[in-house]
Amino acid sequence: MDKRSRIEELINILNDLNYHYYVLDNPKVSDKEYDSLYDELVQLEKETGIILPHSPTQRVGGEILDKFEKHRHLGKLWSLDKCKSIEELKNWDARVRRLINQYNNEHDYKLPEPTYVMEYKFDGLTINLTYRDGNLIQGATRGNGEIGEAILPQIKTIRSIPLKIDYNGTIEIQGEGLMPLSELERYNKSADEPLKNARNAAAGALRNLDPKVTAERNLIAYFYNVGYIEGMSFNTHMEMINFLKENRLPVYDYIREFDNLDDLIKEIERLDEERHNLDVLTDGLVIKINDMRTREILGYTQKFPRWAIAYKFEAQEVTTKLIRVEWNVGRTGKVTPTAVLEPVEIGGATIRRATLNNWDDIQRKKVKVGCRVWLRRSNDVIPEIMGTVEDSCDDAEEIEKPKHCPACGSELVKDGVHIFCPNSLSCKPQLVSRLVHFASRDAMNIEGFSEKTAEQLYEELGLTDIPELYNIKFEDLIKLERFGKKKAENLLNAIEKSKECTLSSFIYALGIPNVGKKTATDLADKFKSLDSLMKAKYEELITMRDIGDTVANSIIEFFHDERIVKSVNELLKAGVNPIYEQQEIEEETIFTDKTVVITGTIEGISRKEAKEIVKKMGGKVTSSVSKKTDYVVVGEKPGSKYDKAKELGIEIIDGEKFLNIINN
Ligand SMILES: NC(=O)c1ccc[n+]([C@@H]2O[C@H](COP(=O)([O-])OP(=O)(O)OC[C@H]3O[C@@H](n4cnc5c(N)ncnc54)[C@H](O)[C@@H]3O)[C@@H](O)[C@H]2O)c1
Ligand SMILES: [Zn+2]
Repeated sequence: MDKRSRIEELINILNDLNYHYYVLDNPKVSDKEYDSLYDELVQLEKETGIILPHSPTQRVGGEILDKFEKHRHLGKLWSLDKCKSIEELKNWDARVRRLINQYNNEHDYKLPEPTYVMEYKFDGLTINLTYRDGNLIQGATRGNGEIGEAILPQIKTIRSIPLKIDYNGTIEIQGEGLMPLSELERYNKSADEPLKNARNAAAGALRNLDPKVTAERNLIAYFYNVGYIEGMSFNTHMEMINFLKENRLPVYDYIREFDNLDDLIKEIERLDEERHNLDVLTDGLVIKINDMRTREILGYTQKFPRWAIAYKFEAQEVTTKLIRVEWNVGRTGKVTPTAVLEPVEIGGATIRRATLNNWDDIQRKKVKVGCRVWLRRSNDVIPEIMGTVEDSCDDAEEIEKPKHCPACGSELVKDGVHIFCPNSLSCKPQLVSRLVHFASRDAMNIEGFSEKTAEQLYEELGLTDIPELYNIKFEDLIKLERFGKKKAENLLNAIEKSKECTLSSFIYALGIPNVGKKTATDLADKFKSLDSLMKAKYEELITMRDIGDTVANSIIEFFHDERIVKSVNELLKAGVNPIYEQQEIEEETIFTDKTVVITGTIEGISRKEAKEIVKKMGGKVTSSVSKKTDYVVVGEKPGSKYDKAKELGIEIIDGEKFLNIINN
């Protein structure tokens, strides 16, 4: 294909993708796929000089929906140039400096040496607010940058947006409407139609004709620009941001000024980590020239300002094909689906498998074998399938709900949303993982006991339950492959040694569903003997601090299972002797189990130290103020977190009081 035809083809493809993304709020491909086609087009246009009028490189955003009134923006809204590497960022900087030098050589007025500001690039829907005489009179989408859709009633559902501000002149303020990730998760737990991603969830909510739908999504917004202002001007970006704060517009807490690019580059690395702790979706950072006069001189291309650039993070969301579903049996007999995927890269890792929580989840997300699916990966979390790509399931096959255990063939039983293999005695994966868990370091700490060992014991020695571990003979072990004299002796010694264990390790080793190490320790502290724990009543359990209904019921059910009681008794008979050891009980402090935000500077102590101290005192330190925050520690020059705390009525601890607390 010649280059011109390819250009035309790319334009058609991209315009169709834009329509699905901007108009329908339901993208057909991931941003990564879109960006690579877009970049190809940019490259070809550069090489050939052919720029067709309907090229997406020549305009901002997409079409406007007729169902809304139109709003002509007083100041244009722009797209952003983007870069994906430090090298590209440096190229942008070099270009900016060249233009500044050129200007300075030709004019008496000299532009200052550039300083930069850096902000997060939140991924939601761009919104533009119009205030006149201090009143919010309009709110609109970006649309094509010049004309947007008027969505004031929808925008008014965002409670942090002030309906009245102090400034009286006509002004337009630009920002991003967002659905917090925690909100998305909460919504998806019970929704018939789960939302696939936070960006489209926010865009879809704001561009819904019914503001009640918008309100249900509990959106938030952050503002970062004055697009038009009557009777006033700003010298720098920071001045403008402070103006927004003074007028009580929600501005995200993190904005930083840099006087050289090297420091800024160091900070990028930190933020690329930090963003995973945020409750909103970010797709990068925005780097802007601080000085407004310089911005005017640098100006704009057709599509974006030359004085700003987006540094894009590695994508967290991609699409790929679902090849098949595997059902696996866990320690408790729970049979869960795992999706086997066409390998795909997200955030620098190649992903081949993802969880699909349970069969109900598969139904709700309408996932079938052969569909393209949306895959999302957040830091440290197993990638999750969010839903299917529209129109990709035509030839797809329904996922069958298994009736029989994939390992032992037993008929499966349903309990709540999960399905279980009831054959806890001789279903291999169940027994193997129970044994491995029982022997693990935090449990009975049987050294040298691997999964392979567990499989051999099951397959070659016919082990059917954990207590039989304690009857294994040297003659049996020595017969096994990989077992020499030394290894057999070591394992037997380790098994023998495990008989002397702490009560908390033993409780943990039993593998009660929903009881982890921490709960096991709490249970040991409360009941002090295995016998009393086994007789525990629901009422006693539920009054414990970190035990809720699910955990309490799990414990009760566990010890009501006759087979389990028999098995525990056999362990005791075999000589296992769990002893309660008094834990060193940490002293309660004002911060114990509380969520704390620290803002501003506190004299004589760094932010980092303050955080460490709060953590040592049992508190959890987070970076943004929400309804879940218990205390906000406020030092000198606090930012918008302070306002937010006051707004939400959260208890505030000033610097002096904080120092008093930690010094006593
Ligand atoms: N998947 C798809 O089918 C598809 C289709 C079209 C576009 N897209 C995605 O959208 C991108 C281009 O879209 P665009 O032009 O809407 O956005 P952009 O990436 O060019 O960025 C401009 C937008 O960033 C937002 N923004 C967030 N924080 C900001 C800050 N601090 N300062 C300034 N702006 C800030 C603003 O709302 C602004 O409108 C593409 O790179 C692609 O990833 C995807
Ligand atoms: Zn089974």
